[in-house]
Amino acid sequence: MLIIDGKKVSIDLKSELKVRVDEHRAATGKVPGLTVIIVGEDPASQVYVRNKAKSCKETGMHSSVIEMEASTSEEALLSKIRELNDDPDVHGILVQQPLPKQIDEFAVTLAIDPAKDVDGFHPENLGRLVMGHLDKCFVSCTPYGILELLGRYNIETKGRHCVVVGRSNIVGKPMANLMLQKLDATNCTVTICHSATKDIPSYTRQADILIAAIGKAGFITADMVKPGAVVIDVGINRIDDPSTKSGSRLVGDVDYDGVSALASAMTPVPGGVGPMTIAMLLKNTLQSFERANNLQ
Ligand SMILES: Nc1nc(=O)c2c([nH]1)NC[C@@H]1CN(c3ccc(C(=O)N[C@@H](CCC(=O)O)C(=O)O)cc3)C=[N+]21
Repeated sequence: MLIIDGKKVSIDLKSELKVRVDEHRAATGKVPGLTVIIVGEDPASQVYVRNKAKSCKETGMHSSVIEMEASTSEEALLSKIRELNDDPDVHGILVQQPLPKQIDEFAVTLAIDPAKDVDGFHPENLGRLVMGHLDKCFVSCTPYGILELLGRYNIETKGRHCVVVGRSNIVGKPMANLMLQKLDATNCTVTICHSATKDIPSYTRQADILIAAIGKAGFITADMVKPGAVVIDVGINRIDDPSTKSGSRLVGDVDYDGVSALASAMTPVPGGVGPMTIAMLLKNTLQSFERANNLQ
């Protein structure tokens, strides 16, 4: 079984991005800038935000983190976003989700200038993706990272059956629509399963490429997978494990031990899709900078 090494590919990709950032700095004196807003003190979110800032520095991009209190009003957050929309040194704006319940996540998504929406969550970006205008949009980072992995590992996709389990706006829906497009590393027949699907295993067993984005540890078991399938695990679930130092460990939505015995290729957790999500965020930020400065 081939382990699809997202950690390694993310390191390669970041060094490729760094070359371009260095060229832009030399030519223009400017570098791409990403601003992340985090509202409240969710410890898991703080880890991701720190990882994003670290990766920005590695590639020579500018990064800043704005921390706002858990009690922040929606209007205060929207006004901060408008300020960043107008700041020419900010090329990417990311508002870490989930947000406290007094804030409407969709209102926040709509407030971000689509040209700076490096998460690819704005309906203008998602709509362009659905319509196949990928050169003019930002593709949501997790699906984009999966596409990059399939491409770099030369996984055959054309005409094959891709089954996506999960229908979120940030992973399942953009992922399924991307796999439907007529591109390299896509061009699949696509099925989406979700919480109301009757008999999910009857679909997943037909998948040549199975993408698990459910949010439940070990949901996809060996009996749900066709021998030889390519299995992409989007899940990030922290489970208790008294045998580890921290008392917990990260697992995906796929039962790795069982499924790896029959899959032809698979992404691990950690070290699979997660690091690619961050690398693609940086790629989108560089893209935004290049568009803003007519460098494409
Ligand atoms: N506006 C917004 N955009 C996001 O892209 C976004 C978000 N909100 N909220 C939270 C989720 C989650 N997410 C992850 C990114 C990287 C890893 C990652 O690098 N994971 C490492 C392990 C990290 C660890 O050890 O905790 C891995 O899988 O190897 C995980 C999760 C981005 N998200």
